[in-house]
Amino acid sequence: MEKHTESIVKFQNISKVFPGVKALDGVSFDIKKGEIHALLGENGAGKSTLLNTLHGVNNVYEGTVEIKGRKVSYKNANEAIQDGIVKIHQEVSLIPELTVGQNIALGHEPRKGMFIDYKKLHQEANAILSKMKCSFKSEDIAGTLSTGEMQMIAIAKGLYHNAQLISFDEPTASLSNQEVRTLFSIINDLKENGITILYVSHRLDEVFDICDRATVLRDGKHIETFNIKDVNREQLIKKMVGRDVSAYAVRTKPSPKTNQKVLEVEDLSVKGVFEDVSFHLHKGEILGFAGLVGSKRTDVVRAIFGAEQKSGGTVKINGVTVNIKSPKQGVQLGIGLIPENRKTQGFIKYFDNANNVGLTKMEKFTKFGLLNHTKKMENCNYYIDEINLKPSDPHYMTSHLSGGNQQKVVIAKWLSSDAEILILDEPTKGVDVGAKAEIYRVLEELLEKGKSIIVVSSELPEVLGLSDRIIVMREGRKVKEFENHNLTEEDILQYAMGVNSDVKNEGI
Ligand SMILES: Nc1ncnc2c1ncn2[C@@H]1O[C@H](COP(=O)(O)OP(=O)(O)OP(=O)(O)O)[C@@H](O)[C@H]1O
Repeated sequence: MEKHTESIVKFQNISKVFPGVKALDGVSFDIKKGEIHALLGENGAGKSTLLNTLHGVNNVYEGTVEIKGRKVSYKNANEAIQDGIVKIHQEVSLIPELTVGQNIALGHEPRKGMFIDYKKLHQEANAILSKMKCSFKSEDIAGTLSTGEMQMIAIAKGLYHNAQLISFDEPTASLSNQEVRTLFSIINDLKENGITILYVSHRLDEVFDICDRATVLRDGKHIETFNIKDVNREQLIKKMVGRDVSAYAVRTKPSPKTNQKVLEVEDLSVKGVFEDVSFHLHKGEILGFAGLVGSKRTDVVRAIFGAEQKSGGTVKINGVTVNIKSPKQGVQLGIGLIPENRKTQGFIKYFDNANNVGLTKMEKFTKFGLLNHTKKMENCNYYIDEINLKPSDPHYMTSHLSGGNQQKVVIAKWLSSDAEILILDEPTKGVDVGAKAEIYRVLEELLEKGKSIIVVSSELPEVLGLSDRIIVMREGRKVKEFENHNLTEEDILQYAMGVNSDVKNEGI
């Protein structure tokens, strides 16, 4: 039989309604056996809801799902796994104290009489790990491995259950470049072995690198399913967003950068994490922080904000030395930190959008102990428009929004604050191309209003496109500071990877 002609999954007329939102609206398309199929769309387009439908997490929906020609209605994820339909979660949850093999076989261990047959368990797990060319062994303790390696365990677990289709939801978000390369080579091997891959990502380069076909969803509707090689980047984005959007970070206005130093950091250290980091931030500029995963960029900005305790060095705000010991003090001194991990650090689960967006301003909205609701709503509505939140309802619970829209709420919360210095850690991680462009425009507006911004980002085109100056970190040290004139990704990578260094004794 010709490759890629037989369907493994057939979605027919799938609809799913949440209160006030039609998350999926009559979606029909096929996934072919042995292909790498991308599922694309803006934040809130319905991608996760469709994955949940396939994997038995969402079991109340209209329409039918067929697996290998048989209509299925899984009651839970386990039933899907028994059928070889496996999802690799963004945050892989393993039991860190157990061995890799125990995690892989968990709940399905081979037995010898009453007892678990550990010899067989490790043999079987090691056979899968070596097929995947993993450098760790079944006998290793899972908790000692890196994020990328943990993802490998999750894949191995899928293969242990004879996976025939594996879904990935933004799998590269927390991986180093090397880990991404390893993951792609494993995904390609899986495909060679006839395993089907469903791949959700906002990183379009990856989609062009590894996917065969793609399906675009927009507002819960199926827009098109096509061969990746038949479209270019601009065409793909237009299908996703429904309009022309620049996929690249670009400044559209001249920089309002001044010579006034709003933040001066000298020899800042957090013992055992990073050492002697010095830099300053001018009023009206964007200062970019680049570096590979593990370069400790996030720790530096957290220490400035008071979320990590410094062990040495000084921080000055507008020329005055400050000793920030807690995020609360950081906020009081005019710093806002939009964290990378927005789900756990960014918003209050039981609040709606209006309350979450207004969090940093509640004191301002309150007079004599009474909250001014009109002001709170005006504030929220302004930012909902500005960041194009979907659904654009201030009373919608933030925890019910799609992942990307939750991030927009957290960003809006800080944009609406009075912070003079805004620090954004991976501001567009998990955010779709349309929303990225909107966030970049908001940043420019903030500069015009006299704010100063630090952007920490793993996406080099983003750091290069946005920053006036760029600091490169490597292994807990600042290794280079660039004026951003005609810089290339290679210039930055040379320092980030340690090919070049302005610091002699680097690494701590
Ligand atoms: N549990 C829920 N309760 C209410 N609404 C929900 C729930 N889950 C999803 N939705 C809504 O369904 C729509 C589709 O969300 P979904 O998470 O499927 O989007 P997505 O394409 O995966 O987005 P992202 O790229 O941001 O992860 C959104 O409008 C979202 O707010």
